[in-house]
Amino acid sequence: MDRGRMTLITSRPSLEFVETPYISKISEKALSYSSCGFPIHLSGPTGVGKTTLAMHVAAKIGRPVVLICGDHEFGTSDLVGYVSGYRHNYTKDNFIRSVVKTEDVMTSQWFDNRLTVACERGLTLVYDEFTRSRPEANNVLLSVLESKILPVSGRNGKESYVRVHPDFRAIFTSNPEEYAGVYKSQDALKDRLVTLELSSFDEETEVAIVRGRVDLCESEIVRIVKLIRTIRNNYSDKLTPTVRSSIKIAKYIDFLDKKGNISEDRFIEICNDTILPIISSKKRASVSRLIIDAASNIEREPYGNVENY
Ligand SMILES: Nc1ncnc2c1ncn2[C@@H]1O[C@H](COP(=O)(O)OP(=O)(O)OP(=O)(O)O)[C@@H](O)[C@H]1O
Repeated sequence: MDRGRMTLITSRPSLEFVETPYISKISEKALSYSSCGFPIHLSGPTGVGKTTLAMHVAAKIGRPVVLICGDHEFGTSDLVGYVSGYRHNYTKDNFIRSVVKTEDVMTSQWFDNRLTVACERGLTLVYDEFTRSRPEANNVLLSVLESKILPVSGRNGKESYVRVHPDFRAIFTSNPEEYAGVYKSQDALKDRLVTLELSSFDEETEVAIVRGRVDLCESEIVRIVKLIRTIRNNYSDKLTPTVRSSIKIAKYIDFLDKKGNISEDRFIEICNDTILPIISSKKRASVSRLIIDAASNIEREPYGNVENY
């Protein structure tokens, strides 16, 4: 984001958002905790829908949203604000010729950053992947969440405080601590949050998410999702490949042929390109076999001009 400019998001529930019983249950719980005034924390591995759910809950809260994405370079000023320059005011008054009056004033220009704006105006803060910021940068959240006071040093050239607006809400997301580029969050911050742990979607939800993105026939979508889920459950310790892989494969097949009538070889090639790079080298042979099996089990309509692809 440009220093000195800020975009607030007027969030509306997305039409693409899929609500299956699994999603409704967790989204209602999150909304309920948030409505009660608790800061909520959606935690879980990559691709389990944390950010999407955070934005959905924020939209349901109905206030404008301030989005912050965690960054290891952040300091307190990236959340709270900073002195963005100085204004120099020089006045020379020579109205009476024999008297010259001058005034030279230098004032600092303060820029409120996103946390300050959200706290002061009672907006909803979505702090995505907050553990990608160093814990020191996030320390300021402790008093915001506990005492409802945000210390702002340097505003108007002095130490001051912002009283947190009663409508202020906060939604955090994070990946597990063992992920690359993620800091261990301070216990004091975690202790202030209501953490909801997200895991892989159930099959119904995953199929519904893919269905919402492509125009493929249902059996093709189910086949792709089942393949991805089998690999995830048996050949990965990080819950990958995620639903993103199902979406990518389905979208590309949709792009090539709306009916999914691509050749077995083509299907294998697309799956290999999408899945194998995220599988450890020890397990690639087994995953390749699964992909070949999935391709050969396809119940297809008679091929059209498959050779064209
Ligand atoms: N309820 C939903 N409805 C529709 N699409 C969804 C839903 N939940 C997740 N998705 C889709 O699934 C994919 C992964 O979701 P999302 O980016 O929210 O996951 P994440 O847990 O935040 O991942 P990461 O940790 O990698 O940022 C995205 O393509 C997203 O659009």
